[in-house]
Amino acid sequence: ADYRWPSLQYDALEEFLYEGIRPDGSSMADLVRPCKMRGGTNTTVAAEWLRLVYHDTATHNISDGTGGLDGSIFFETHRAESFGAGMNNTLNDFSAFPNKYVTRADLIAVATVWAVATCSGPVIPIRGGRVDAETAGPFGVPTPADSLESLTANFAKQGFNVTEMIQLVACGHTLGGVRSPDFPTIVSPGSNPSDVVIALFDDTQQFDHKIITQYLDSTTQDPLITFNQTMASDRRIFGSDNNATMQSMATPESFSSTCVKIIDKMLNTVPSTVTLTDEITLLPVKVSAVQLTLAGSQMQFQASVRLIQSTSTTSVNMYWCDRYGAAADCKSGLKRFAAPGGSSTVSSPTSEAMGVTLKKYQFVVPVDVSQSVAKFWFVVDYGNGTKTVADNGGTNYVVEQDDVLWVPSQSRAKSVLTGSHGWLITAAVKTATAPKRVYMDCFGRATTNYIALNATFDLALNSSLPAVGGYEFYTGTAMGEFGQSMSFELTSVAADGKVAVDTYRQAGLIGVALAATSAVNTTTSSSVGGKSGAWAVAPPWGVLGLLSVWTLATL
Ligand code: HEM
Repeated sequence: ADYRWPSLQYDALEEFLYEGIRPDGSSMADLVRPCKMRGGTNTTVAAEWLRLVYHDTATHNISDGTGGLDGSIFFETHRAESFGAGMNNTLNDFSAFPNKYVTRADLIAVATVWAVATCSGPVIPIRGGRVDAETAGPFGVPTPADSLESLTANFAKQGFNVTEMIQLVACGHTLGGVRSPDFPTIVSPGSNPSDVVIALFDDTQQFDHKIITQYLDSTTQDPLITFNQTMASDRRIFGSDNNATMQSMATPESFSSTCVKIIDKMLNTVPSTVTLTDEITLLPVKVSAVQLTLAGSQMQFQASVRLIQSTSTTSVNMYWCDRYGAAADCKSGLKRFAAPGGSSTVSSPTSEAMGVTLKKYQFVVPVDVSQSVAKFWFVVDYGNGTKTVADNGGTNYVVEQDDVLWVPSQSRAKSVLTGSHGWLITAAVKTATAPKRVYMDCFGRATTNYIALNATFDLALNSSLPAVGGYEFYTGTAMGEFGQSMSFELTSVAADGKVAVDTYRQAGLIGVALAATSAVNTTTSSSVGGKSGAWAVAPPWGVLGLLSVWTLATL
């Protein structure tokens, strides 16, 4: 409820959940939507993803608080209880997307929410903060040959009673099916042994209640009911309370609401040492990709703002205060502003299922080094007479410092240069601070061995890049397989010991084309925001002020 930018973990989780992309534009959401079939099979990518999340969760032990949704599945797909091409396809889908603030375990949870939503299912709420295991966990995923007693005891160990066991299996087995190469004693291979035969659990690929109604009216084709009675775990589970739970889920509405609750519970089944975040809800105004930098011979400021489109005529301008000089912090009432240089629509299965259209506006503006930028905000015009100021709840979006600045245009993926892994990173540091050390703390989670990589590297003065406007350039190499979603913090320590940090920079932004540079205008109007000082008290619009995260000032 108290969101303020920047909230790094929340920002990253929210961006991933609702936009589904990495900074370099690769989309994990596109791998699964629209309820996409897995190439060469008659099952969906969504089904493969949904099976994987359960196999990660199923090792939870409610009595000692160990196991659960912790990404340990990445180390377990060679096990008989978790094998199958679908599992390895899924790990391939996921491996390049986790980042510092979206762990592999959180990513599995987001993927589950998308898998359900993109196959016409409901929107499942989600929290973040899951912590990644770095080794395999205990064995114990239930298998089709287990007796009802063993299945019931296993689900009880995971924290699910009999009713919940029936609900969870039914909500899982509405997607996908059983494959001949994985379970030849359940599904016979075709005449050509290399053909993969997949016997679907129900006759649709949608996340729907057919798994229930076809079971109740005895038209079910679920191979774990009909094919091999030793391996008929769904038959044993679904019938274990005389069909009471199955009957209670027989309408689209009851199926949907039951699955929301039980999948939410599965996603929150985490080791007891983990504290989950608040639910990740859609921010009405989302600021991202903020970077003060040097480009060519001048200072440049970049920022993006994402808005929920409520009218087709929405337009937005970015405003800012200088950092230095006569108009520092807008003291003289002078604000600068610019229109966006580009915009794009972003979406994920979650935002699509919510029916919202999200548009991201990108600003790239030249800045005089002697003025720099202190803080910025946005004025949104919905084109229907309503204008609002989006100013981070009255505090504005503050640019913390300009002593050390990342320079993406002078940074490269190291493979481009030498064929080896890593990133070449350049920073601009104010010459007047006479830095005694410039270094970067790098973090990568999208590594090939699934172990997060954390390392510090020094940057050295790069005399091949001529000084610009009182800044000198420092370059260093992050050596190691940090992966596409490497992030880093740049620190410079001045001669007097003062420390400046350019926080949470994402290497994936290197080489990404920026929007066109916009013309800069000035105004002294008092009706465009940018008042000095923060709101001392909560804004007066009650519930709206609590729900939203920005100041809604109708002008
Ligand atoms: C008693 C517990 C369970 C047993 C014995 C079981 C067994 C199986 C088996 C044998 C398959 C076929 C896999 C293959 O051929 O590669 C399968 C597929 C699947 N399972 Fe389960 N399952 C159980 C619980 C769950 C739960 C709780 C969920 C999710 C909430 C789930 C989701 C899925 C999905 C979506 C598929 C289809 C995968 C695809 O089409 O690629 N299962 N299950």
